[in-house]
Order: sequence, then structure tokens, then C-alpha cells
Amino acid sequence: MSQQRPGDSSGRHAVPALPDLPEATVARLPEYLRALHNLAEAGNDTVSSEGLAAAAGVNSAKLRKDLSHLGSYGTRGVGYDVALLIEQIEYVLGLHQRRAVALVGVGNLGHALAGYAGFGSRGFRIAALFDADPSRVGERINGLVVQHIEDLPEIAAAESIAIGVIATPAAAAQSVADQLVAAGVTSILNFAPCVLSVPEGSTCARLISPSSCRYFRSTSTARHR
Ligand SMILES: NC(=O)c1ccc[n+]([C@@H]2O[C@H](COP(=O)([O-])OP(=O)(O)OC[C@H]3O[C@@H](n4cnc5c(N)ncnc54)[C@H](O)[C@@H]3O)[C@@H](O)[C@H]2O)c1
Repeated sequence: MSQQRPGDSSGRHAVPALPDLPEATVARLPEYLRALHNLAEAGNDTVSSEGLAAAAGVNSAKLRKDLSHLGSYGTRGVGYDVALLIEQIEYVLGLHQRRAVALVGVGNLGHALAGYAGFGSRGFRIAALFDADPSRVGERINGLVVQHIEDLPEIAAAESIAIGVIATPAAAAQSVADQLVAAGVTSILNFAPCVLSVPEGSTCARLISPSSCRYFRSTSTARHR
């Protein structure tokens, strides 16, 4: 029984590339990651497959099989190394790349999101804030200055924005999604209570409440056109 690091000394990666993993396994990885982060925050260095399965809400045989696809088998009598498993799953999900996020709509929710430290510890970097309200433009939040939404294309290109977070009223969300897509953003996380239409090849996940806040794991909340 052994656990391997995401990259070995030869520079090759010990875990398979994302397309080689079963889709159902990939869909469960964010749940394992969320459970592992909770375990780490509670001070656990190791976790048994049963413990992690219970925390993630799956059965332990399924969890062991999923993690074996990552080359992670745990250590008999010890379990999985929590930090290492976080690293492996983040690698597979591409979260080690610290993707640049643009947050659009800096009202009540946007302010809270802009100050949320969890983005940074989970592979995301809020790189730009946008709003349409001139009275909000220029405001500094957590070291970033709120920009006007009209400046999105230029700033998205300059900051290599990969992900857009929409925290506007529902009435503005589709137009904001269109502007994000036009600016080259292919992954959208939508907090507004509406279903958005995005082109084929883009993903859009909607968060219904903070307790449902997970990673980008669903495309079913968007219509493709
Ligand atoms: N407040 C919450 O706890 C909460 C929780 C879950 C979901 N939501 C949803 O999140 C969204 C935001 O909620 P809120 O309470 O922060 O609203 P809010 O009215 O305080 O903030 C919305 C912000 O979006 C900006 N905006 C409007 N149109 C825009 C556009 N076209 N481009 C850029 N910015 C634009 C506004 O100027 C404003 O600053 C809503 O859709 C709400 O239903 C809110």
C-alpha cells in the first residue's frame, strides 16, 4: 500500500490525466476534497477510508476504488495522508494552477465573496472585481479596485481570467454571462437565481445557497446554445 505524490522526481505525473478518469469518479472528487479540507481544518493528518467515505457521504468501497484511479491506496493501519490526498485531488482537478477569477456584482454578496479567503486556499485567485454602478467603481476591497463592467474585455485578457463569478441580480445575470463569454471566460459560477444560457464548451454552475457551495461540478444548470 502506498501513496504517490502528484509529480515524481522524473517530472512525470503519477496520477492519470483528467480525461482518463471515469466521469463518475471525477464528479465525486470535489466532494472528497471538501471533506478532506474539513478534516485538515479540524487538525486531522490522516483519515481512514471509512472516515473519509462517511465525511463525503459515499460508501467506502466506492471511495477506495475512486482513489485507486489516482494511484492513492492509503497505508494499512494508518489510512490516507490528508494533505497529500488534497494535493493529488487538486492536481487532478487542475486546482493547483491558481486560476484567475473575475467577480461581477459587488453588492452584499459580492463584498462577502471578495473577502472570502477560501478561494485562495482552494486554487482560485480573485483577480478582478466589476460592477455596473458608477458609485461602486473605484472602491477598494481586499486590495482590489472595483472596475466598471465595460472594462471587462480588456482586463479579462490582461489578467487571463478563466472563471467568472456572477453576483448580480437575476435580471442582469444573462447579459453579464454573455459579456464574460465574449471576453473568453468559459467557466461561470452563478449566484443569481436563474438558469443561464451559455455556448457549447462553456460550463455554468449555479449556487443555490451557501450550504450548497461546492466546486464547479455541474453543467446541468445551464442551457447550451
Ligand atoms: N445576499 C445573499 O446572501 C445571496 C445569497 C445567495 C444568492 N444571492 C443572489 O446573488 C445576487 C446578488 O445578491 P446581492 O444581495 O449581493 O445583491 P446586491 O443588489 O446587493 O448587489 C448586486 C450588485 O450587482 C451590480 N450589478 C447589477 N447589474 C449589473 C451588471 N449588468 N453588471 C455588473 N454589475 C451589476 C449592482 O450594481 C450591485 O452592486 C442576487 O441575484 C441574489 O439573488 C444573494
